[in-house]
Amino acid sequence: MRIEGIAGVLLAGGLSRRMGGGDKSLRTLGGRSILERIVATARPQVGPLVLNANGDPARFAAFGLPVAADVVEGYAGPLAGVLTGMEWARANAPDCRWVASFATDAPFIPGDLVARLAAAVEREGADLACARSDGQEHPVFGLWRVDLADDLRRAMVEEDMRKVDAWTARHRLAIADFATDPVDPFFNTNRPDDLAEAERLIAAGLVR
Ligand SMILES: Nc1nc2c(ncn2[C@@H]2O[C@H](COP(=O)(O)OP(=O)(O)OP(=O)(O)O)[C@@H](O)[C@H]2O)c(=O)[nH]1
Repeated sequence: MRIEGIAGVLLAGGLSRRMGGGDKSLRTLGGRSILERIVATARPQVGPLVLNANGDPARFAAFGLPVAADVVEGYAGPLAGVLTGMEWARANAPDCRWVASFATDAPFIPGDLVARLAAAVEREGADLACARSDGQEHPVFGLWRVDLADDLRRAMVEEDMRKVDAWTARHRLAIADFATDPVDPFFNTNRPDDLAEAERLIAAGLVR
């Protein structure tokens, strides 16, 4: 699978309640925002890249990325962001048959994430792939077929589907396993304590 055939969607549409509100992706970590870190790692891995966020897009202007609000209303969770990415790719990146999703609260994601998701899909002839570390699946870091957008929209609108797992359970899912030594690359910052832990990992030289 060629990189030009894969669009990317950065999921930043959540409410960050556990972080105390605002955008947790814009919190500073080691001198730059978490989102800046993720854009730097994600950017080279995909073709066209869109930021999925709700509310005033001006707060993300510095990134110079297109911003797409959730296409289903009511903060329907990360699955709404995946659907938004699929529909954005279909409208704006017609050469992309796949879209890779990145949650924007994991500052240390792997540089070979998309390549390994794509390899897993090809190896297993799957409809989608997601990352796994330490036995735990991370469907917010996934690779999704754009041509399933209408099916996903139907499931969200008509069946009120909200859980990413409910969608992955319906399809042939391939898994890409990632090592957690010295740090789980999908370590995510949900709470202020997680941010403090991430600062500690950087200060200890375990991650950059
Ligand atoms: N597009 C979109 N993305 C979401 C939504 N809810 C969560 N996300 C994203 O999914 C990823 C994981 O989010 P969570 O930590 O589960 O949710 P959150 O709303 O950001 O945080 P909490 O309110 O503390 O649960 C993050 O990148 C969020 O921005 C949503 O309703 N729409």
